[in-house]
Amino acid sequence: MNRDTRELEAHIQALLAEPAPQAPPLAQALSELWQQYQDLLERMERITRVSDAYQSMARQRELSLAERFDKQLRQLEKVARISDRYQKMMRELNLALKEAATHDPLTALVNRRPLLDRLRAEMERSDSRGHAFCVAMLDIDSFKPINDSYGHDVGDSVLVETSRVMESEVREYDLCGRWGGEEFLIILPETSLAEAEAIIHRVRAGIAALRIRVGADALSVTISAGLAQYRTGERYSELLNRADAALLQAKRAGRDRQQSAG
Ligand SMILES: Nc1nc2c(ncn2[C@@H]2O[C@H](COP(=O)(O)OP(=O)(O)OP(=O)(O)O)[C@@H](O)[C@H]2O)c(=O)[nH]1
Repeated sequence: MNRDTRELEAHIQALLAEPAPQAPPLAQALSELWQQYQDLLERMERITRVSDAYQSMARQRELSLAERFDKQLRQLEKVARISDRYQKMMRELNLALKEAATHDPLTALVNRRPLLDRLRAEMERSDSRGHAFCVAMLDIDSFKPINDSYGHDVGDSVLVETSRVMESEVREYDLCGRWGGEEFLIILPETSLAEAEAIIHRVRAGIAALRIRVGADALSVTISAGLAQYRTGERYSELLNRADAALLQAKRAGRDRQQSAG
């Protein structure tokens, strides 16, 4: 039965070529050929099925790889978004911390730290270039009675309004800060004592003109100030002590005035 197909075909051709073909041998050969074609067909169908299954498996694999890749990409994007938000939050937190460390929360003026940094910088600049520069210590007069009569909140408003005027009356390159309580320090770079006296006079006049409304009343305050010009080589504490001593003199002389250190 298992004759080679070519051999079988040749045999059939030979049988057909005979003038009177013998029916039984031809039928036998044709049946064998038919069986071989059937086997071949079945094998080919099997191969096709296997190939289809393999292709479908490969497609599935590609699909699941693409899906996994997409999922990981989405997860990465999510992580990147969270990290961006976290970094933004940290930046904002840092700014808030820096603001809190360098500014007075009530008046928004700088506090002692930046004032001292600037003072040291101006002292160095003055030592190396020989510029004159001055500081002024200012203190609201009789502030305690304001707190006692009108309450702490009104006292706070007085501090806020006073600092606002102070800032608006000094020059752009002067630095005005809250030294503590109702005391303020103004640093006046590249300024002679005579120039500083005129500026502080203007600041005090601005504050004296201020009217702070408390119900039906209009509150006004005055300022005493002590000024000192930097002496080459002195320590910042000496400079501040001289300004403070001048302020004390102004207070003792009756307040609402300014005094320059000799
Ligand atoms: N409302 C308020 N009061 C403050 C603040 N810081 C300090 N004070 C008050 O400021 C007052 C300062 O009083 P004193 O040092 O006796 O000075 P003063 O009454 O202004 O008298 P002179 O300075 O001598 O003119 C105190 O009552 C403090 O409680 C603040 O942030 N807000």
